[in-house]
Amino acid sequence: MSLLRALQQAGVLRTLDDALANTMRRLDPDTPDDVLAAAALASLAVAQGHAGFDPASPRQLVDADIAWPDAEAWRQQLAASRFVATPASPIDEAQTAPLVLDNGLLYLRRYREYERRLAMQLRRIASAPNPEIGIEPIALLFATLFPDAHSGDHQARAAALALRRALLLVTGGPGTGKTTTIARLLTLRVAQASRAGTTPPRIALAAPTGRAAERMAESLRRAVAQMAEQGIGAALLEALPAQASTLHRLLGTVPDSPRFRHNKDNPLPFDIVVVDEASMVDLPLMCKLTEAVADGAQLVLLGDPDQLPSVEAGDVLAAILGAAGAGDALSMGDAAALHPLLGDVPVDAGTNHLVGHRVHLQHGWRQSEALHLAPLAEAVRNGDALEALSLLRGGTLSNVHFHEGVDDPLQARPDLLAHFRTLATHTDPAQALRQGNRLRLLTALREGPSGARGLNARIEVALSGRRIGTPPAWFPGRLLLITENSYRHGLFNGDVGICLADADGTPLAWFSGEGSDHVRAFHPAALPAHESAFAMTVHKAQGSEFDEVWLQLPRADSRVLSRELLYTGLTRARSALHVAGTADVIAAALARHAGRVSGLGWRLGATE
Ligand SMILES: Nc1ncnc2c1ncn2[C@@H]1O[C@H](COP(=O)(O)OP(=O)(O)OP(=O)(O)O)[C@@H](O)[C@H]1O
Repeated sequence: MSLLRALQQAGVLRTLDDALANTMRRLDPDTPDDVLAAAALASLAVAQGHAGFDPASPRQLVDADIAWPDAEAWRQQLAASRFVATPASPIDEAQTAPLVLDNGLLYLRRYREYERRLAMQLRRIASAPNPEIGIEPIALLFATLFPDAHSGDHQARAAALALRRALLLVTGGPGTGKTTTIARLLTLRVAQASRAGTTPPRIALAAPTGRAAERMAESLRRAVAQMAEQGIGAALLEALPAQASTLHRLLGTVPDSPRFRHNKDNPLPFDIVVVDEASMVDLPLMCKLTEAVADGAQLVLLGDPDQLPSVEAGDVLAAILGAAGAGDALSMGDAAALHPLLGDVPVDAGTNHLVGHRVHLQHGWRQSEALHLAPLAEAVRNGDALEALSLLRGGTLSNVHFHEGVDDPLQARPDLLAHFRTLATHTDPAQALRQGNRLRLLTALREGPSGARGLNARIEVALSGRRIGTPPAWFPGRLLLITENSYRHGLFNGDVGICLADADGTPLAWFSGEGSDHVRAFHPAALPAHESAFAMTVHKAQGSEFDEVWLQLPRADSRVLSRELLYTGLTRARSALHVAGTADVIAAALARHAGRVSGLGWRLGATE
């Protein structure tokens, strides 16, 4: 049987993947079957979050029992096809062909171009000449903000590096002080301008989702308040932004178009662009963002490299970090120039374009708080199932609870429903939204008995009194999750709202706006695609945090489970975490990585 036929019979291809293969066959009936199958797989790869398809590891995409061609022979067949471009170098534009074979990966042309353009933009931003900085005038302020700078404080290193590097990557787990560092780093940049008598830098803060942007702004406000207590001058602090926006809003969406108002020809009017939760940014968006960063402007990416990669094609942050190295050393030039601020620091003489652009923060500052998550997060990140299970079973981590073998949270914890029920009693939508975000049921899967969809359906029935199977509609206290981007509404995939009547009894759906107490009301019938948000998948919860999280794992192992998924799920909890599942499923998840196929790291590392 032909490979394409086998894939069709196994039911793994989507209509779109099939359509691409069929179009190619119609255009040239002599196209070898293996080329058609590879085209369908390149299309499927994007849907599964990969930038391209690797003929050497088709099992990454397809579980079915299929006799796969030899990878090298397959690649040769692809290279010989008129539908496949084979650019001579990683930064050459591909000739017009629907597919591109580059570095052994087969790409849909558009995604290879996104990768190429992104690599070029990152290099452009990173290679901006080092500004002639006056370190002396800000040395005192630096020492006040970072008293431990000379003892290897990585936060200090990141802030100092921001005085030299136009592209800066600040990474670390939750609570390692990424936002605190940014607040201080921006204060230094403002002080620098002020001491030099120039206008303060124009600063933009952004994140991939509305919720992540709100959290970023909240953390920044907190950090600014701390600096005020430390006696940092109000004039400096007032120059820092108090709000953050979504990346879509920052770039300026154009109705019914994937393009943005700000792009290469109309760059963002900012000198510093800081992007939080960078692990969630997918390849097309990161490409468009970097293209819109003006020449000479600074781009600071913050993120936790151990989190799940973006749902859409990507793993962009991981690839960039791969090219940037471990992040505990500076380049020789930076180490020398910043010596007055930092003292002796490790030096990396690496020649890769991005080495010396990253600082990895390691020290967790939230550990003294109620939830003792760090040892568990560490075990999960390392894929150490024995240690993770022993910590979970030991019950010694404060506010971490293990419900071994439990697969129905609603039965195991009736107070979950009681909490959701109280949401309907609120009259103030801002308060109701805050209360709604206190507790969340997170699931690994969307479908199945322990999936978000089934749990939501049962909660809807319990709360609204409707029969199961009837489509959910408006009822007070219903938490809503937007599932598509609607530029017209200013509502984006992942935004969470709540149904409540206004003072006149009109049924409305409320979402937060810019600013902590600002809410926006929508007519429920006019909302973009949405579903209930009492339970949501870990993927959808990326960028959000909740006081209490119930992380529900499925009864049986699934390809979707990975250590990144568990890590992302459990690090959404602020004060209490419940993990429910079996030891077998946890062990299987921790044995799996959620890595994605990408050529970006290679492209960034390649010399012309
Ligand atoms: N150097 C420091 N000294 C004392 N406390 C600190 C320091 N850095 C951060 N913190 C505190 O640790 C907490 C977490 O900091 P912050 O919000 O900056 O971390 P984050 O990495 O941005 O977290 P998240 O991943 O949740 O966004 C805050 O309460 C902050 O005040």
